[in-house]
Amino acid sequence: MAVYTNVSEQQVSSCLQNYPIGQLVRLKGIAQGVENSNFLLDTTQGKYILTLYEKRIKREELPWYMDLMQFFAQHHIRCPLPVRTKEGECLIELNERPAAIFTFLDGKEVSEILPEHCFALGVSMARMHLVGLEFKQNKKNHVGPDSWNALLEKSVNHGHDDLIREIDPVLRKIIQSWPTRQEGLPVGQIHADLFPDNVFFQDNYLSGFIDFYFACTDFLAYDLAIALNAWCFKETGEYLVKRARALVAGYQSVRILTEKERLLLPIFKMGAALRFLLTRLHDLVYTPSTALVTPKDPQPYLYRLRYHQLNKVETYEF
Ligand SMILES: Nc1ncnc2c1ncn2[C@@H]1O[C@H](COP(=O)(O)OP(=O)(O)O)[C@@H](O)[C@H]1O
Ligand SMILES: N[C@@H](CCOP(=O)(O)O)C(=O)O
Repeated sequence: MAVYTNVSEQQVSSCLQNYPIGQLVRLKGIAQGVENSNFLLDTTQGKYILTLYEKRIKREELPWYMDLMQFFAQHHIRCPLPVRTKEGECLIELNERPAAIFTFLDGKEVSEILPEHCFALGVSMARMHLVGLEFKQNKKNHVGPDSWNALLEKSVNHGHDDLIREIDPVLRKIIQSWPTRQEGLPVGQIHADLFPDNVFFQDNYLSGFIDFYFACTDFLAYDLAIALNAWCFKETGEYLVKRARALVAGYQSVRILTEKERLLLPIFKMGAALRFLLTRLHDLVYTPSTALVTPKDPQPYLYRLRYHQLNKVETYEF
C-alpha cells in the first residue's frame, strides 16, 4: 500500500483550481509502489496522477526529476509529464509534503515476460540514454558503490550474519573492480530502477517508463545491467539467456555498446545485484513490522549475485 499521507477530495479540489486541467470528479489512492503516496485523479478533462513525496526523496533534488521527466517527454521518450500550475510551477505543497501532478501513462506491467518484451525494453532504454546525453544537469547516484559499505554496516547485528559474511568480501572485490569516471565509459542519465513494474506495455507495445526517483547520472551500461538482472532471472537464480539476448539485441539495435562496456558488463551485473540486495536487506531490517509496506525479499538478489560470481567470464548476452 503506498498511501502514507492522505489527502481529502476537498483539498484536491481546491488545489486543482490552480491547474488548467478541469475539476475533480474522483480521487483514488493507489496501492502499488513503495516510496511515495500516489493518487489517481479523474478530472473533467481526463486522468492524472498526484504524487506526494515522502521522506526518502531529497526535496532539493525534486526540480531535477521534474526537469528530466519533462525533457524526456518533450523528446518523445514516453514517461509521465509534470503538469504545471497556472503560474507555471511543477512542484506544489500539499499536506506539508512536496507534491506534483503528472499526466497519466496508459498501459501496465506485463503479466508474462517474453523475449519480445525484453527487446522492446532494450530499444526504449537505449533511446532514452541517447536523448539523455543532451540533458546537461547531473545528479549523484545515492545508491552507487560509494554507499554500499555503509548500507552493509547498517545491517550488521540485526540477525543476518551469514548473509553479511558472504556479501562482505564480494562487495570489496566489486568496488575494487568498479571503473572510474576517468576511464572513458559512456556516462549519462539513467533510470536505475527499470524493473518490470516500472515499464508499461499496452497491446504488447511498450507504452512508457514510470518512477524515475532513482534516476541519476551514471554509467549507461549499468542501467542495462540493472534491467538484465530484473527481467532475465527466475527468482530461484536461473539466468534466462533468451530474454537477456533479446534485451541486449534491442539495446544494440539503437546504441552499440563500446568494447569496454561489453568487457565491464559482468562487473556491472554483479554491482547491480549487490545494490538491490543491499537496499532490500536494509529495508528488511529497518521497516517496522507495523508498516503498510511489505519489504522485498533480498534472497533472489543473493542468487543473482552468486550466479554472476560463478559466470563472470562468459558473456551469454551477445
Ligand atoms: N503517470 C502514471 N500513469 C499511470 N499510472 C501511474 C503513473 N504514475 C504512477 N502510476 C501508478 O502508481 C503506481 C506507483 O507508482 P510508483 O511511481 O512506482 O510509486 P513509488 O515511487 O512509490 O514506487 C504504479 O505502479 C502505477 O500503477
Ligand atoms: N525496484 C526495487 C525497489 C523500488 O521499488 P519501486 O516500487 O519504487 O520500483 C527492488 O525491487 O528492490
